[in-house]
Amino acid sequence: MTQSTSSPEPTTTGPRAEFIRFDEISKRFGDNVVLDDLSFSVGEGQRVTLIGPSGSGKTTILRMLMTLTRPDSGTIAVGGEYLFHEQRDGGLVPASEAHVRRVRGRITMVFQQYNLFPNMRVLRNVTEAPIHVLGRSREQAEQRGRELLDMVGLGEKLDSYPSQLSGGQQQRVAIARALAMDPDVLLLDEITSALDPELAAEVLDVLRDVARTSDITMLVVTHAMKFARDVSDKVLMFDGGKIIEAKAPAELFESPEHERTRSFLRSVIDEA
Ligand SMILES: Nc1ncnc2c1ncn2[C@@H]1O[C@H](COP(=O)(O)OP(=O)(O)OP(=O)(O)O)[C@@H](O)[C@H]1O
Repeated sequence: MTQSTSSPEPTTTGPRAEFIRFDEISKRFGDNVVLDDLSFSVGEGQRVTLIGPSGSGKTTILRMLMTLTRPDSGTIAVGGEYLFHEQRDGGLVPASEAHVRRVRGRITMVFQQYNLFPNMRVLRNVTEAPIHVLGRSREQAEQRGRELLDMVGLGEKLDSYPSQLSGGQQQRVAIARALAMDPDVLLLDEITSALDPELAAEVLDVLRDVARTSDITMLVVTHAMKFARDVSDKVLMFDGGKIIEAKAPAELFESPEHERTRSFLRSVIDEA
């Protein structure tokens, strides 16, 4: 990422009820306007599901929190600290590199394609980053790694290589690996889309447990509507660069306001 010498210092932006804030965020790729002056917030510990048709910008939102994609304009803050900040003259500057690294260190993401290290055994996949990024001792990291792998039902697979596991098992390792970083924010991007329904259900059950037993703030992009209904505090419906509905799941699923939401919900085949 390009850094600016005029980066703002960490700034308090409001109460924890707005733990994550997107303010007037716009993003286009060429002529394709993906996000159009979009604002929303997520409270600390809230579980928020992003739904909407393909290409409506859901992944782009998660990638912005990972600082993998930069907005064209607007402000993003996490825990009262800026990731991107729009100055009064309209120029967008990221906060200082050290600041961004600190905020980013509180966020982890699980992707559709697991992205495990193929040449490392399961336990090492989970302990590698805590040791090398967080500076944990090998003993500490392995103890926590074992606990997490037990939690995701893979306590017997510590010495396996990823290729020896099913897709659902690999995704559960990826979840354990993300949790091993002790994140404040967990981002999940269509993590069951590549799995058969039975394996997807196992992964979603693990996430239900995570949601029930932790206070991690979660942003979830999924087409698994039953799961969204079970775990979400709020569902955001994306369409045409905007959030067209933002409601508690029961309300959104039972009485969607917009025809676009109704037709989207009709088009989704539920997984689990
Ligand atoms: N690096 C890029 N370069 C050009 N276009 C991009 C890039 N990244 C995303 N896009 C486009 O931005 C739009 C939004 O993509 P995004 O992945 O955020 O949508 P989505 O809602 O997550 O869709 P899906 O459900 O299909 O994953 C799409 O039209 C996509 O092709």
